[in-house]
Parts: sequence; C-alpha cells; structure tokens
Amino acid sequence: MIRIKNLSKLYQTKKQQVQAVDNVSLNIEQGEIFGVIGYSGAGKSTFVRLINRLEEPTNGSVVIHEKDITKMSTNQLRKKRQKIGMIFQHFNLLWSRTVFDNIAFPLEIASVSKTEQKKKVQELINLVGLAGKENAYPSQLSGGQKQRVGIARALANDPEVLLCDEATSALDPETTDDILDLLVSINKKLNLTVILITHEMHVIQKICHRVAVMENGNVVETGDVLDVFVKPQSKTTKRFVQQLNPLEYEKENLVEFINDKEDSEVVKLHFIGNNAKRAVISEVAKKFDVEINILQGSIAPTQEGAYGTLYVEINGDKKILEETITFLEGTGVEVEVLRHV
Ligand SMILES: Nc1ncnc2c1ncn2[C@@H]1O[C@H](COP(=O)(O)OP(=O)(O)OP(=O)(O)O)[C@@H](O)[C@H]1O
Repeated sequence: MIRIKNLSKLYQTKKQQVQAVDNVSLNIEQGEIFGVIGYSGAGKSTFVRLINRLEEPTNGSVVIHEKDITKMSTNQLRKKRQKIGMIFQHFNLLWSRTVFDNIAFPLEIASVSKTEQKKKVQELINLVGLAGKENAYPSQLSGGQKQRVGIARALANDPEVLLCDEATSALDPETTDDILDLLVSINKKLNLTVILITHEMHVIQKICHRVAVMENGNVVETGDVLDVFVKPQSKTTKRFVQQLNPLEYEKENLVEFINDKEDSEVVKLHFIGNNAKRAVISEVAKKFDVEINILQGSIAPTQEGAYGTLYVEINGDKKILEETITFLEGTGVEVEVLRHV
C-alpha cells in the first residue's frame, strides 16, 4: 500500500513560482494499476517523480509499505529506490550496453553475484518476450523492444512498485497495446503495484483499475475507472472520456430521428460491466411487438468490465412502447429517452 499525504511541489525559479503539485493525497492499494491522467503541465511528471524522490517534495509524505520515503537519509533512499522500478517515455537505456547488460545493470549496483545476475536476467528476458535479443544493442531494437528492456531492467530488483512515466507515449498504437498487455500480465503474475501517468485516456481504459485526474497540480477527480468513465464529474474528466467515447455526447447526430410521434421513441442505452454482455435488444424484440432501429453504438472494455452506449429508435404502439422502456429499465441498463429540448 502506498499512502500519499498532502504532497506538494513548488518550483522556485528566478522569475516565478510554479505550484506543480498542490496538496495531493491518495492511497494506492497493493497490486493495483493506478493511472494518473492530465493535460500537459498538469503536474503528472512531477507527481510521479515525487514518489521515488527524484524530486524533493516541498511538503507532504509518501509512505511505501509502511516506510516514509520523504524522511529517509540518502543511504536509506538509495536502498529503497532499488524496490521502486521506473520506466520512461524515451526508455533511458545505456546505449553502449547490450540488452543483457542493460538489464543486469541494477543487479550489478545491488552487488548481486554474477551467477545470480545471469539467472535473473535470463528470467526477465523471457518474461518480457526478448529471448534471442540478449546480445543486441538498444540501437538495433524497435521502440517496443526498447521499452521491454526498460521494463525488464525496472523489475531486476523485484520492486514493490513500478512507476511508468508516459511509458507508451513514444510508441505507435499497436506497440502501445503490446506494452500495455505486458504491463497487465506482469501486474497479474507478480501482483506488482503499477502507477502510471499518461495523457491518453485509452491507456487508462485499457489497463487501469483506478484513476486520478490531475489539473493545475490538483487531483480533481479519482475513482474506479468504470465509475469515472460512466459518471465523470469534472469538466476535464468529461473531456477525457469524450476522447474515448465521442458518441456519448453527440445526441445532435440523432436529432432528425427524434420526433413527437406517439409511436416512436429514440432511446439511449448505457451498458456498464456485465450488463454489456446481455443481449437486451434481442430480448426486447422477442418479448414485445416493436421494431428496433439501431442508430449508433460503441463499446469500450476496461479492467473492470466493459461499458458501452447504444442509441436505438423503437417503433410501436404507445402502450407497448411504455412497457418496453419499463422492461429495459428493469434489466439494469441505464435508459434515457431522448426528447427535443
Ligand atoms: N524543474 C522545473 N522548474 C520549474 N518549473 C517546472 C520544473 N519542472 C516542471 N515545472 C513546471 O511544473 C508544472 C508541471 O509540470 P509537469 O512536467 O509535472 O507536468 P506534466 O503534467 O507532466 O506535463 P507534460 O506531460 O507536458 O510533461 C509545469 O508548469 C512546468 O512548467
């Protein structure tokens, strides 16, 4: 468990002061993948670098497994950092070392014997899917492979937590997904706590259990990914969610279908978690004498289940329409009947 309390960072330059992180408090559970999202300048990088004290906090505490790292001496901190793995947007590999030697580097620093090093590095190479690349140099690797080396190196000393600073931002979408899948599999295999910062909602949606949204150094919203996606509270969160599910807010496309006729309704159905797997439309079609016209829809998987939106036009006798909507509401799917404003 990681307990972050009243964490702040004020940068003081000659010309100005910048409150990069402003009194942030968060608890991150053992084994969870916790995402921090925000636009450029929100304070994400500073926040993640405060967790391993690459930046000195101006205020507050960071307790990792009951040890407050803000109170540690340089020596204690050096030891503790071996248990805090970190990966970076631009990989930060040692270019003159092979894949094997890059991964072995933190083990050398920790004075692990050569035999143990060899065993551990080989294990990690297999874990991250780089078998056969042991003797390659970073310049001979693709971006995704470089990040795999970064991940293996970060795991060398069996860390308690893995910090990911925009770890997929330099990668193409397909490679991003491969690296995210790798992070999920490592999280599950090792029960490793992962804290990642990103400006991409897709990353949060794909692998995080919980998310904090940062703006101007503050956490403006935090919660389970599915809850935050379904009911975003702050303006910033809404903008991020909209990136991922543009349909959610685009009722305008459907205006021509909305009419004041008694025998037709346009309905927005919101599926959350297991409900997304239920075949409600075919249930309705079998049960009621109505015609259903699917207008548009989308679905997005998250670590805690899928969520999706479907817009349908339902045509039928007024009374049967009412019964149909009552039935839909009873299935646990959120139902909104669209009207002209
Ligand atoms: N070393 C520094 N000295 C002074 N100001 C800094 C320093 N590092 C960051 N800042 C300022 O702190 C604020 C937060 O920066 P930070 O890099 O943490 O944000 P971010 O959300 O990670 O943005 P980005 O994604 O663009 O890196 C910004 O206004 C930035 O200019």
